[in-house]
Amino acid sequence: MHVYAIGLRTRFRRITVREGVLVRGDAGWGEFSPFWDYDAAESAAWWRAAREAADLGLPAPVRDRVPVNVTVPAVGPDAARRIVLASGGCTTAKVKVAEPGQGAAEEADRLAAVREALGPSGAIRIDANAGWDVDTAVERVRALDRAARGLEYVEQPVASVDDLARVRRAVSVPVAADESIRRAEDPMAVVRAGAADVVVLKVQPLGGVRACLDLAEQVGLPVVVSSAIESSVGLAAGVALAAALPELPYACGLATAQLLTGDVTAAPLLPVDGALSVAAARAVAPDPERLAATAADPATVARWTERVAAVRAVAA
Ligand SMILES: O=C(O)CCC(=O)C1=CC=C[C@@H](O)[C@@H]1C(=O)O
Ligand SMILES: [Mg+2]
Repeated sequence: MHVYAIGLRTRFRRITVREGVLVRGDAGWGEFSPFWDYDAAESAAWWRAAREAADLGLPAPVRDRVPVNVTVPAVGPDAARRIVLASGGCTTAKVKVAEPGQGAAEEADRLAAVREALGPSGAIRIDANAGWDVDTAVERVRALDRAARGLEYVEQPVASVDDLARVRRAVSVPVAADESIRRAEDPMAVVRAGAADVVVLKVQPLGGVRACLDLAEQVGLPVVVSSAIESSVGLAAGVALAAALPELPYACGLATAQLLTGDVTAAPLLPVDGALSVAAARAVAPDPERLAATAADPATVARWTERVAAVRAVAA
């Protein structure tokens, strides 16, 4: 077991350092990196995902490349433009909105800058991480749709499934469900309520690639596979899911290696011509030099060792 700590280029989800554990099994490497706001019970799914990759390996692909979006954190317009232009050819951008302390004008400026950098044919989606109430969401989605000159969809504008359905009825922009799937007791509630046009699936919080393939089949809506801001080992499992889905109509949120200042491999999973190579993902393996360079300090290692023990106790 290896504990890594890697800096983020920009604060994301209120964190500046990403930490996690890599485990090795007969089939390869797996990643366990729940954010610290996931308790032991919630983290059990993340552990199953790590063990799946390490012990069973990942299912066979049906495609050889996975188109990805560039992820634009809640930064100013100049930084947003730079991030899009340095994205490795991504023609879809996902822009964070509803950042505490920021207002409508900052969001509109960010969206306008992203549109300028992407050009008229690019696709722009926004993610509010449940940061709005229904009225604010309806107002902001309409305004940002104008600022962006067209939004592909809005991800998790509000927290509850009922509110998501309300927003979906009120705006013409399609709605994607993320937290309502990944942190829900019953992911099918979104479908029953007609609350989303698209679902975002993340391998670790949903318990592995096979669990996500089953869920995708049950849900029956278009799927966007997204990362949990992982090292390339975790990203590789996301690519395996995206590569195994029968249909993949949207770009996936798996270009997040570019948000980190380092990686556990000398060949990080970065987009070329706006897509990740499935063969490259299947070949990801940490190398000793990068493992040493990203190794967490002893106190962090101790915290993760304790956490893994607690999660294994729950998972058993
Ligand atoms: O989808 C992407 O472009 C990147 C991944 C991403 O945005 C996220 C990863 C992990 C935690 C989340 O706060 C965030 C999300 O909400 O989708
Ligand atoms: Mg999201």
